[in-house]
This record gives sequence, C-alpha cells and structure tokens, in this order.
Amino acid sequence: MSIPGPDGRDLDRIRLLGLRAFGHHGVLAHERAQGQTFVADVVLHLDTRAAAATDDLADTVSYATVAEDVVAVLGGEPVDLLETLAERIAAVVLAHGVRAVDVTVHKPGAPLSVPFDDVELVIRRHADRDEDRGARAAGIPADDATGDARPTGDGDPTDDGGPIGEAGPTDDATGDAGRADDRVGAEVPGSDRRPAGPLTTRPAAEVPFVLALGANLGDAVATLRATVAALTAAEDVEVSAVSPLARTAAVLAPGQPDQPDYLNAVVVGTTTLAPLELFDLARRLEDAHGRAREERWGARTLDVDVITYADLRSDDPELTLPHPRAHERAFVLLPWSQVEPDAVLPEHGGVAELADRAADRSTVRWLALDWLEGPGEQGAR
Ligand SMILES: Nc1ncnc2c1ncn2[C@@H]1O[C@H](COP(=O)(O)OP(=O)(O)OP(=O)(O)O)[C@@H](O)[C@H]1O
Ligand SMILES: Nc1nc2c(c(=O)[nH]1)N=C(CO)CN2
Repeated sequence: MSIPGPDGRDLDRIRLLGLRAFGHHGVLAHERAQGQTFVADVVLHLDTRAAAATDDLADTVSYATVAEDVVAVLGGEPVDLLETLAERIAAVVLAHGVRAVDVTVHKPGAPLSVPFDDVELVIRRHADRDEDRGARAAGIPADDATGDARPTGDGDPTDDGGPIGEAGPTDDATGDAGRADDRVGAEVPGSDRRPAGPLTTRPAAEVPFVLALGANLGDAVATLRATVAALTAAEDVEVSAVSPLARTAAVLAPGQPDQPDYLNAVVVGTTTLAPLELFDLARRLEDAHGRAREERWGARTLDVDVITYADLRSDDPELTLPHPRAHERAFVLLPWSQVEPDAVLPEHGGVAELADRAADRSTVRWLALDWLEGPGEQGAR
C-alpha cells in the first residue's frame, strides 16, 4: 500500500523480496547454537521522480547497498525476537534516507509443534521526526537526555546555559552571521517541531564533520564495519576517511564496575545534513545495533558520538558541539589524529597534542589499519 509524500502525492516503492541469510536469532538455546535461515522483504517508500529525471543513481537509493545492509542484520548479532530483528532492519534501511519502510521478516524454520508454512512479522516505520523523537524519549532515561547524571567537572553542558549554537570564539559580534556561508541553507523539513536555529539548519554547501565510534559488547568489529558501511551509504553524507581501529580500556566513572575493552574508531567526512539530522542518523545506527541506554557510560553494542560539525558551537544538551568530553579522551583523539594529524579542537587545541596529554593515552593500542576488510579481531574481549 502506498504512502502519501509531503506534497500529498503517493510515494514510489522499491521492493526487495526474499533477502536471506543464515542467522542465530531466537529464544531457544538450539536456535542460538544451530541457527537457521531468515528471510526479509523490505519495501522502501521514496520519491523516485528526481532520479527518473536525471537518470542518476545519486538521486535515489542504491537498492544493492540496502540489500547488503539488510542481509548483514539478518546474519548479524543474534537477538531473541523477530520484533527486534525487524526493528533493526527498519533502522538500517531508514538510514539510507527513505521516507518509510515496510519490513517483513520470515522465519520458515521456526520451532512450532504443528505443520506450518511460515511465520511472518510485518512492520512499517517512518523516518518522521516526531516518531523518531517519540522513540528516543521512550528509550532514554530523562537524566541521560538532560546530561544531569554526568559527573561534575566533565563539562556538563547544562551548566553553561547558553543558547543553541551560541557564537564561538571564532565568530565576531554578528554571531551566526559570521558563519553565513555555511549556515544559510534550507531549514530541515519538520524542523518546526524543534526550535529553528543552527542545529536544524542544513548548510548551503557541504561541511566537515567528525564522528567517534565505540563498541564493547557483541561482535564489535562487525558492528563498527556495518556502521561505517551505513554511513558511507547514507544520503547527504560523504565519508572521506576512517581511522585505524583501536582497542582501548573502558574509561569509567568512579566506582563503576569493570567493563570489556572498547574498540574505537573515528570517521571524518562532509555532509549537507543539518547537525540534528546527522545526530539522528547516529542514533538510528546505534538503535539498529541494539544499543541499550540503561546506564550512563554502560557497556554498549554501539556508540556514535558527534565530535564536531563544521565550526559550530552548541550548548544544547541534546547536541553539544564540539562534544563536551572529546578533548580529554584519547580513545577519540588518537584515532582522529591518525586521519587528520593537524586537526584542531576549538577552544582546546591540536588534537594530536591533546591525545598525548589525555589520561587514557596509555590504554590505546592499535589493532588494525585496514580493519574494514578481512577477518579482523572478533569482539572486544
Ligand atoms: N555531540 C554529541 N554527540 C552525541 N550525543 C550528545 C552530544 N551532545 C549531547 N549529546 C547527548 O548526550 C546524551 C547521552 O548520549 P550517549 O548515550 O551517547 O552518552 P554516553 O556515550 O553514555 O556518554 P558520553 O556522552 O560521555 O559519550 C544524549 O542524550 C545526547 O543527546
Ligand atoms: N575506552 C572507551 N571508554 C569509554 C567509551 C569509549 O568509546 N571507549 N565511551 C564511553 C561513553 O561514550 C565511556 N567510556
């Protein structure tokens, strides 16, 4: 069934049917141990008119890449429920920039005691900002969302109380006008639901960003690889470099129980997404890999932090820029300095020098330079 687009006309659909992979999902021990074939049908709802006019793949979604991402979830980290599997598939597909997706997950080998042909779960998910925010509100404890639970002295953004996108030291008295070239782009559709401002404004031209990835639960290498692949495939995002993979001791709050080592990497690139759109993409990728948000600095399947977006400064607790703790984290600074040796973190200084001074510097060990391909190390510990 078609869905109306923003102009009221029906969206088009790309249907990928019978995508399959051998997976280990299920509640029962033998399902986890032996595995079985899982099948997915995905229907992408999008407007294909621009691509039809230009005949250019860049104006639509590459169904081949979507298919690879879906199969990676089917054959990836085991989950108990078809519901979880379908939700993860929806999240990786939405990360490609389609407006909505229908996901049908089939489990023809389900452990039933009666004859049957198939078990199917069908879900529809929208890339609608209200719904994104609803899901986020449901998944994140209030403390976490406001930053209130952060220890004192680590840059709690709520202490600063400044306005969104407060002008930084590089800006003159004209504030945002000082960055006019970067900030005059279109408002994000639906941004009326968030206060209009620099965080919801798309740049007129591509701007640089830095993302930090971390994982210390599950098959961390596979998760990080899939995340880089999804970022590379994402609409309006150009990945220009990915750092070597580092193995790092978990940096914990005082008294926090020990955790497995992390695998960390940094992705740099350019984007025409608004800052909060880039942040939402990061959140969707975390959700796609089953990120739980129960404990601050808890062990996690995937963390994607926005470290910098152009030269934007923001004191908004939802998206503080630059990331308020990046300057003291060797697990961010060292990988970043590997791909951008001369990078500077506004207000703090050269990234390579900051890395050398960071308290966790000695715990960072390089695992692999070419970790995006090949067998890699399985898991963080
Ligand atoms: N630059 C940023 N990147 C990612 N999250 C941010 C940023 N600025 C503020 N936040 C907010 O921080 C909150 C906690 O995010 P997250 O769960 O990723 O934290 P964490 O990884 O446990 O800790 P840390 O923020 O110290 O890395 C979220 O509500 C998010 O909106
Ligand atoms: N080594 C390491 N430690 C952490 C990390 C991380 O990515 N790597 N992330 C945290 C919260 O974002 C807390 N501690």
